[in-house]
Amino acid sequence: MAQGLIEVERKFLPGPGTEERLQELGGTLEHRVTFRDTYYDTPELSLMQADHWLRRREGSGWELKCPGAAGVLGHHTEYKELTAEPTIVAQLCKVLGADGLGAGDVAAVLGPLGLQEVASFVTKRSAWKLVLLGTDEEEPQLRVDLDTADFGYAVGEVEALVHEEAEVPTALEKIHRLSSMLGVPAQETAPAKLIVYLQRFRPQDYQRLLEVNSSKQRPQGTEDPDNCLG
Ligand SMILES: Cc1ncc(C[n+]2csc(CCOP(=O)(O)OP(=O)(O)OP(=O)(O)O)c2C)c(N)n1
Ligand SMILES: [Mg+2]
Repeated sequence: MAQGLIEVERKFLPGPGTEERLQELGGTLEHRVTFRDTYYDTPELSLMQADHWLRRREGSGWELKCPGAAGVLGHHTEYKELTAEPTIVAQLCKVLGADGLGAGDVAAVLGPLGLQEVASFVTKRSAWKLVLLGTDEEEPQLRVDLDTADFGYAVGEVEALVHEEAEVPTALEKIHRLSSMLGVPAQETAPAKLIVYLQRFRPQDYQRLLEVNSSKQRPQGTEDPDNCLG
């Protein structure tokens, strides 16, 4: 994703007919891809507790998701994704309250910042793009990713990338419209792969995140504690 774009997305649980439905709606399969994500954090999960998500993605490099204006809001999330290593290092130092580490490689600051691997899994993804009928723009506005993680969890996401906050409401409207056309129940949310990974394989870390999350205001529609971390 290009630096500085805002990623607005909504996750859902895909069914056996989801790909067929995407084709009926005029969606095109861009590619199928397999990649490994490895997430890093401090032993106390300081980044995740601050809603920052650092990973190395096979084939793409380092990525840091930081909350956008809304962060997690109701059934959707809004994140900025940083991919330039000096920008990632600067943001990590800011969030973790560290000074004087320069602006070099992410790998070089992992040790000094106390960051270590907390999760690693492989995802098989089919990536679709779709132009919603009834909209003027020529550009494909929406992407749908259908993911299956190697630990047996499948999740989909409808996503739009926008340049500024002012574009978010329109993007959201499109996301909700397409979700509904895909048959996603209005109230449905689905947890992120990483959250399900932590729940299954690092239950104490998962519990720690839940506690932090429930002490913050819980967004509308996420009353189920299993869902509140997305
Ligand atoms: C409802 C909700 N959603 C997400 C979060 C935050 N969150 C949890 S794990 C997490 C990091 C992983 O993000 P995700 O979109 O699941 O990754 P993926 O789809 O593999 O990568 P992409 O190719 O889309 O960049 C976030 C931001 C939250 N707290 N609540
Ligand atoms: Mg995503």
